[in-house]
Amino acid sequence: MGWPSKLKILSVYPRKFLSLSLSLSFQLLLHYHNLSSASIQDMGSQIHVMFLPYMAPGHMMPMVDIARLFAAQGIRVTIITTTMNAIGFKNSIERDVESGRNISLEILRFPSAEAGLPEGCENLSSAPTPEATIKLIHGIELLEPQIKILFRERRPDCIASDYIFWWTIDVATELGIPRLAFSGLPDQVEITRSQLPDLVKRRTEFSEFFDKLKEAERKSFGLLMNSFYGLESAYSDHFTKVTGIKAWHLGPVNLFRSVDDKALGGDKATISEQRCLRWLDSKEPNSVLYVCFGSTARFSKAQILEIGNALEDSSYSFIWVVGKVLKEDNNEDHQQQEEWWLPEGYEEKLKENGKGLVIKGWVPQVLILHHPAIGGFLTHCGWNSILEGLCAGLPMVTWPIFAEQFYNEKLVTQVLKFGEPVGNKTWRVWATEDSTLISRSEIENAIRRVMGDENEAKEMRKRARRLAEWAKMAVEEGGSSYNDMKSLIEDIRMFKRLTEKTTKES
Ligand SMILES: O=c1ccn([C@@H]2O[C@H](COP(=O)(O)OP(=O)(O)O[C@H]3O[C@H](CO)[C@@H](O)[C@H](O)[C@H]3O)[C@@H](O)[C@H]2O)c(=O)[nH]1
Repeated sequence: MGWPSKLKILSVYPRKFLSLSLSLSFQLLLHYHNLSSASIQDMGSQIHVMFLPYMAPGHMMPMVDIARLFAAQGIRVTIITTTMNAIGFKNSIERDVESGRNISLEILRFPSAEAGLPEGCENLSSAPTPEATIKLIHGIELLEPQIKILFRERRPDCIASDYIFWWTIDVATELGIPRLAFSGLPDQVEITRSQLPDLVKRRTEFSEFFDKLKEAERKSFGLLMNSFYGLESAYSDHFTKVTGIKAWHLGPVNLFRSVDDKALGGDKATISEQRCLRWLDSKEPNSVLYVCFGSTARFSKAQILEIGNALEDSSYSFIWVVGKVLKEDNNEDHQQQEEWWLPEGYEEKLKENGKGLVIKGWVPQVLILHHPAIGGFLTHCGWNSILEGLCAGLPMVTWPIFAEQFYNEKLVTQVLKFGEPVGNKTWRVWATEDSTLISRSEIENAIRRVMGDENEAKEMRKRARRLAEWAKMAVEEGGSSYNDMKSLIEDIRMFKRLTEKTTKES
């Protein structure tokens, strides 16, 4: 039977959370040993958790936040990464160490030459071409044996890895320790077939890989989410009911960053930081739209032209973090190249009229979002961007491009109702295809619906501010995320204690 053109979806989808897989029946052991909470407290300091983030900003940054959060709870933490990736957050880690936290980096050499990449290209956001992206993914795969050896040598009490590293479940099982991994949750939203990620829509060459991810998750004992319970309680309850898996909501983890950490957002941001903030200082409160499509999205020149014109025609000032476009004239190797591209004279015009700032490259997004001049966020609906915008209390113009971003959009526009979608083309998928071109008037209309003075816009702004307050309450002492963190750590400590006891007794 074919798919209906529109369907109600209530399914599990990939989102950022960690799943904790335990090879022993924890609940049974707990019952058997009947430990008091006082004895759990004693277990603390000797716990060692090794984190393995994936080499893409949307994956790496929240995972480093979570690792630092663990360290703040007195856990010994090691983060495994590579030379260039470490540069993005090593200053934050140094600050943590200075303040007495037990956190360190394990820095591996990235196999650039082996993967056929230029030196220094170690993160998906720095791959200069689609071909380089594939090589980079291969390079990351080449690290697997080295990382496995590291785990075996260090023998941590728990492995926390990005869900993409499905094979960490094997090492964790071998070592008899819990494994944490990233994954996601459901609600009832309207979505079209074309908006479903390829992995869900049809069996692709990735299917086998996807099955491995699911299998690793199926063995999971619990989930750790970069979210807070009040934000998506229906999703969370449904997931637990359907899968029987426990979930801990620890986020939004960006709220744990200090001002210095926000400014960093990767060291690439420092160059644009002063420029953006100085420019924003000259603007009225809530008057500027921040436009960013995450770390990996690419548009066609035609689409960039439409966005550029829409921003120029709208009544609002803007900061636009413009992504690269695919070059039309490929080189001799027929490899697709990428380049920065803007309509001729565009930047000069903006410099003259002061209406907008275009950044080619990386900005300190979290810091910008919290600037009082920012009044709205045009986003591709990457989960980190949604959470960061929400924490800054900003209404959103939503423009999902791929992966689970369409689900995230529905959460914002249909469930929480603090955003408006760009265009009404429910069939749009990859924005690089000309057939999915969104016109300047559609973009401008959506911006007006969010930034304007209509009652709907005011309501959206109110809802966004309320959500920001809830997020803050969740991570404060006694809040739901705060309590979940405590309970998770108790569970890991308990697991260690029980495993040791069981080993001694047998
Ligand atoms: O100039 C920039 C651009 C981005 N960011 C940060 O980069 C991260 C981007 O993450 P996200 O918004 O999640 O977008 P992607 O990088 O596109 O994330 C990928 O990973 C996400 C988490 O799994 C998924 O939700 C997305 O669909 C997937 O594209 C955010 O923390 C931003 O603050 C900056 O700091 N400066």
